[in-house]
Amino acid sequence: MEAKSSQMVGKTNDSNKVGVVETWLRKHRLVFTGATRHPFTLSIRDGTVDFKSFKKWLGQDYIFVRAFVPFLASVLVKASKESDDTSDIEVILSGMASINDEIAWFKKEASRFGVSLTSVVPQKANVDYCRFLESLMSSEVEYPVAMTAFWAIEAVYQESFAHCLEEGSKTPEELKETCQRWGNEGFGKYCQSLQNIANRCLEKAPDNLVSKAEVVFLRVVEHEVQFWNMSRLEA
Ligand SMILES: Cc1ncc(CO)c(N)n1
Repeated sequence: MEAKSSQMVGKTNDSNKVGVVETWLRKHRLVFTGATRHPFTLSIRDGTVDFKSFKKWLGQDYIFVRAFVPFLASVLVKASKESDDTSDIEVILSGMASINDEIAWFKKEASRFGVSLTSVVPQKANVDYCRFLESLMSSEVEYPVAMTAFWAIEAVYQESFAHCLEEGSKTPEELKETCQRWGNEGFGKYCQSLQNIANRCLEKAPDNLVSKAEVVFLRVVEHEVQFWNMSRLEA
């Protein structure tokens, strides 16, 4: 049993249909967990979160989400040119629709928590992350690579916030809506669709592109950790 499972790790696209993304998640499990079980979201889950930290995250994330819109648009353009499956466009479009909702939600939530979105100054980690997004918008970045980033960005939030809603979590009532936004079942299915698209594209991609996408995945995870770190008040 032991030998068999370790054998499987080395295989990518075998008959068990283990996707490329799953092999990365196994290989980089600890790194990924660093982003999805970060002290900030764990503090939401255990109810010890400082609301000042939450407000700081809220203001910064609004800026990030606005920068995420043109990135999504760039993925949509790549899909329309490079994808062999028309349903990709529909999944990306549903992501754009949810971002539209998200922007309205940020405004509502910010006013509820007394955060002025117009006066938020983007912190270094945010600027760096937005710059990284911008680099991925270039037409020279291939669709499978951009799709990998898109999936990873959404997956970190989905896993982080779903954990705050699991049985036994002590998430404060005021923050449950935030956790629901990314931790709900529908968002989970959407992330799974993104992962399926990424897997399909990567299966057909040459090795050098797969390696490039793996590096992009790791960079997303690093940026996400830095982003959560911003919620620290001394930062
Ligand atoms: C930093 C960051 N990563 C991912 C998401 C998910 O959309 C978000 N809103 N913000």
